[in-house]
Amino acid sequence: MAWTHNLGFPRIGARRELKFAQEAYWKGQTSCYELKNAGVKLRQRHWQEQQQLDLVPVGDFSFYDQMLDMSFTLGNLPRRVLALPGDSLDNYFRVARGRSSQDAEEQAGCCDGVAAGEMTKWFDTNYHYIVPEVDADTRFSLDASRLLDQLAEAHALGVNAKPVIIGPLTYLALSKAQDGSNPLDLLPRLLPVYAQLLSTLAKAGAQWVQIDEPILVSELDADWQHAFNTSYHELKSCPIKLLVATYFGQLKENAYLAANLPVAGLHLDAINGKDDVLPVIGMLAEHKVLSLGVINGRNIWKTDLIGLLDWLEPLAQRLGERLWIAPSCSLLHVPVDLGSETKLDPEIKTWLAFAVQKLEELRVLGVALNQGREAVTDALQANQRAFASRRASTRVTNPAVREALAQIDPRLEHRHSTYAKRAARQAAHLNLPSYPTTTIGSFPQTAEIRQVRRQFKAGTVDADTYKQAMREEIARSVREQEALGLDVLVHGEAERNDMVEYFGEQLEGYAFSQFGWVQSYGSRCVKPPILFGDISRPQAMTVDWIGYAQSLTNKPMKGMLTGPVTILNWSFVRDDQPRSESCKQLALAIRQEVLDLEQAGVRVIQIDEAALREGLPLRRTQWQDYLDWAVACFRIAANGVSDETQIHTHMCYSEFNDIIQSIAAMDADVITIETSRSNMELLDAFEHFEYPNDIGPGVYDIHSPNIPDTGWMVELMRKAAERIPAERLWINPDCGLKTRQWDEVRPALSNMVAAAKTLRASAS
Ligand SMILES: CN1c2c(nc(N)[nH]c2=O)NC[C@@H]1CNc1ccc(C(=O)N[C@@H](CCC(=O)N[C@@H](CCC(=O)N[C@@H](CCC(=O)O)C(=O)O)C(=O)O)C(=O)O)cc1
Ligand SMILES: N[C@@H](CCS)C(=O)O
Ligand SMILES: [Zn+2]
Repeated sequence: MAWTHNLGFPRIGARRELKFAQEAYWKGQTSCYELKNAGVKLRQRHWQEQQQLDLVPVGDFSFYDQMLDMSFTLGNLPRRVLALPGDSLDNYFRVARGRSSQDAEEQAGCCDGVAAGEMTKWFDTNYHYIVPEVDADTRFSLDASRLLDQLAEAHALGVNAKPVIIGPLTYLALSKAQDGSNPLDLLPRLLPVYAQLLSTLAKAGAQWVQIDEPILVSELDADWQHAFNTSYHELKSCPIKLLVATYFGQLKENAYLAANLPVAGLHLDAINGKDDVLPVIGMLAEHKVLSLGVINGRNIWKTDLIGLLDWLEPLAQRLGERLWIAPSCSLLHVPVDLGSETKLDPEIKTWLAFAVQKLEELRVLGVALNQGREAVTDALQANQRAFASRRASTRVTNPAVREALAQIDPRLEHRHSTYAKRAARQAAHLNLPSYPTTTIGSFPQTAEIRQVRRQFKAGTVDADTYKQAMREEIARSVREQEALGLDVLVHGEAERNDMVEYFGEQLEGYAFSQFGWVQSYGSRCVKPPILFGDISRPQAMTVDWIGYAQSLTNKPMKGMLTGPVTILNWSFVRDDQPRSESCKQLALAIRQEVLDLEQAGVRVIQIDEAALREGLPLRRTQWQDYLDWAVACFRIAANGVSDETQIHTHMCYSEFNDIIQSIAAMDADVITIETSRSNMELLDAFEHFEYPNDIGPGVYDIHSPNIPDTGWMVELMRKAAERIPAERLWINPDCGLKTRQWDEVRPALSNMVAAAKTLRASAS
């Protein structure tokens, strides 16, 4: 009997119930009790959705983030919150977002200014976790209450619970030492707490624990490999069965290590690491379970169940009861339920599976393996019909796009002149002061903006009314920026629901969902559009809005686009052609938009590539291939313009050391990046590489509600000027301002403009 199980279920809720519960609590509209109760209800519902499985994950639910949960379970709280008052949930949210629910109280002086924990991307996904903070003095102590409570809830409901935790090596590898020490040195202090946790879970009735160690799919040096061995040898005396779960990639050279850990089972990503499967079976001791992640947890396509069974059945024969099947990774990265969608194109809908549907696929597979295909004939036939329909569909291929792709010529990637010549022409044209000021694109997405868009989508507001409302917002943004004295203005992106979905909605070859929400961080979600076919741009996507914004001011207005690599990386993409091919198609579409903006008189165009770095493969050996095509796609999109047109790009991260050559190869005239939190130290890469073009190092951390001080920003820019010639520096925030309020944005930008004036005055 092959068992079916799941690694994690999306916690946000099919209608984003968790988001609304979190935000109501943070606004002080509901109590801690109500928030906790919302959690109980969601968990109950999600366990019910998974009841057909042999083992159901428990502990995958989180009020903010699973890494932060683990930090609390291990008693690893930043010192700055230890003495603060309130419920432990308040401290939890203080670490997550710098504030608890008691905003009013805190603003009145209680806990003002608690720095939020740093957030960063979870492997190569668009999910952000809170980075555990450690130093040489860190001590751990067990708080198993969250897991025990949830386990008790699950048992009360008759759920076959499998607690899920992050493993000790992944926890330490993703931690950041505040004092430059090596987090791995903390292992001897950490392991006893893990041992205690495992024993506690065993006492509470758990038989299996899923212990996630996704760093096993990355290159590990000898210390970490050794640490894996010693750690799991130390934990093997715990009275519970451990399933070590790896996902997101291939084990490759770590396969032997993973297969030989002294644990009861190993989970492999059989989608991204299919080549590991046979070697691992060969290495795995006879008593160990092998869990194969055969349903793709990172995309929304139906699985080819017959093809999969053809591959799985011989393995099931060989492994017998030792074979388990599961999604490749937690389903956190896919939307909840396709059943909620009423507006998706009916043909395309038959090709898709969200979390609930993926678990149904798993059930069907389990029955087919355990009872024979004939026990699920209808389901298998329906699956085959859907597959055949997708393969045969004429909507997937567009001959004109194929032809355009075949015509791509390396010349498309090159500007007419060198950067130095372009810069001189642009300077003459744009007439900007030194230390020019600008913002990254978005201004606050207010409740009014979202409400009118909702009414427009629901049909209760007509297109003209909607357009007028958006124009009023754009006019307001322009007025605010003129009053602030910014130099290069933006239209504010009011009309965009999201920087990727907005473009997906306007491109042929894309479908989009109504409720396909995926958690990005905390309560924030995105609805990745679905790239199903060849991409083309039926008409201009931004020109009207930007043209209108430019008509309201004599200052330069930046055209604002999302770049091809970011659109690709933040979409659900096709699995029937290489990502690089889809990216080239996107690049051609964005190139047309760039040229249309230029034609309309827009002289500064920003092409955001916020997701370029996160698209890097998890293994360094594969980086160059990705960077080569990703940079080429950006260049195709950007480089058709004349010398006078200034191309900006933006990336809201700043660890560029290892990819600086590729960043330079993009050849954008100006790059704006995140640097404020690193005290400009992250500009070192640009300094050492002698990066030749203009840079706008962010001076204002947009994640914080705190208003940055003018003197502080002047200091940051002085530090920047020690590294980069002042004549190539711009002043801007770290990222867009859509999540902030106007009351925060106005004083912050006013201080930023004052900082620019101070710097100009001291330079002259
Ligand atoms: C830069 N970031 C982005 C990433 N990925 C993207 N695809 N886009 C990004 O911008 N990854 C890295 C970071 C992640 N950062 C963020 C920041 C903010 C959000 C966010 O605010 N998300 C919103 C949802 C945005 C959206 O799609 N809005 C829609 C729908 C709005 C809505 O919820 N409407 C309500 C009604 C509201 C009302 O009546 O008042 C409804 O439909 O019920 C829109 O504007 O139309 C969020 O709320 O989570 C995400 C990632
Ligand atoms: N132009 C976008 C970039 C975010 S990374 C914005 O300002 O929101
Ligand atoms: Zn950004």
